[in-house]
Amino acid sequence: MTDSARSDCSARSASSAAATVMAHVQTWRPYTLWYVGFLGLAGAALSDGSHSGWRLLAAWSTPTLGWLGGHYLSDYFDRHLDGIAKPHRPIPSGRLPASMALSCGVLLMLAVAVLAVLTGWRTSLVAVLSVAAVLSYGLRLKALGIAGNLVRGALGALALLYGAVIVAPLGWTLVPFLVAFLLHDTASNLVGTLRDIDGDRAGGYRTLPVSHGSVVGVWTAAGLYAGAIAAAAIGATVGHGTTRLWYLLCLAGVAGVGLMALVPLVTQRRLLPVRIALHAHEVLVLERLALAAAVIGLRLGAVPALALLIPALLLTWWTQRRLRTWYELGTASATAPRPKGTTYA
Ligand SMILES: CC(C)=CCC/C(C)=C/CC/C(C)=C/COP(=O)(O)OP(=O)(O)O
Repeated sequence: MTDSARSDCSARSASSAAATVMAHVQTWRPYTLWYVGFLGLAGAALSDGSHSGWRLLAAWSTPTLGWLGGHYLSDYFDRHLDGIAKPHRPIPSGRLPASMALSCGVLLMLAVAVLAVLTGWRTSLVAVLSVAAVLSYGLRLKALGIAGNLVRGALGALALLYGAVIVAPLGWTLVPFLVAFLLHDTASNLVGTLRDIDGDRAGGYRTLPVSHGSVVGVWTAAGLYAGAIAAAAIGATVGHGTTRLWYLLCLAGVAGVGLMALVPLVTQRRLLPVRIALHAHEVLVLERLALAAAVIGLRLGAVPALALLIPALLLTWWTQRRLRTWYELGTASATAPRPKGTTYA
């Protein structure tokens, strides 16, 4: 082999290795990755017990591994739908073999199982429920309207519960927060389906907006969101003094940002442009980090909560800008209006 053929060959293998790494990073969705670990930490913070470093590490890392595994499996289950609606994604574009996505998903779920067993029977039980929820969401319920949104919402509550039971057995103080994150994540997941109406319909998915229209989808998401904020406000009763003040101020800010996401959806609910729906979800992805950090701060103080929140917000904002629009919409213009005369009401 000549020198130039050899250098061509090594340049090609370096670029194919970079493409493989990129395909994995895209599958991880770095812009939504941090939230679930925050939920585990929030659960741990809410429990009365020892907040030792290793417990907090386990409360953060196990749900995060479950989240990564859930996305590999979800993309594996969705590979045929994505082949129609999002052919640029790693599996349908051939950059990530489907068998590799399945293996990574299974391995990450095994890692969740090992960590859960090591931390006790309560965490094992929550992990079993979580894996069952990920599988039922990805295999069936995601395509079946509000049931899928509710299971995704339940996964948020399970991540909180997982962190809580690492520290101590269940306490009643957790209840308003479980309800808040169940409703919140159901709402944000439903907003996610508002940006995918055409693709979901083409793939035969009967999401709530596909079956009942965007107007019903928008109002249902807004109602669930209002319920989430109300439940989170009730949760303020578990705090005291300055941490309660921190929490209530954060919650007011979170609700304001939530309104910024939802108002454009409400005003344009009949002829909902894809870009507006995607933007609403992008805002909620930032907002939910602040909601989880508010809960962490309610029990552990504002300083650790801000030390986690600020880098996570910056990373989320940056990765959303760099990766998200392309990942969700491909090369199609994100600003394209719906075809003339099409409404989803
Ligand atoms: C051990 C333990 C508690 C694990 C739980 C991990 C967890 C919450 C996994 C969910 C993964 C998943 C497929 C999310 C889909 O969200 P999406 O991409 O549809 O978007 P969304 O975030 O807006 O709903």
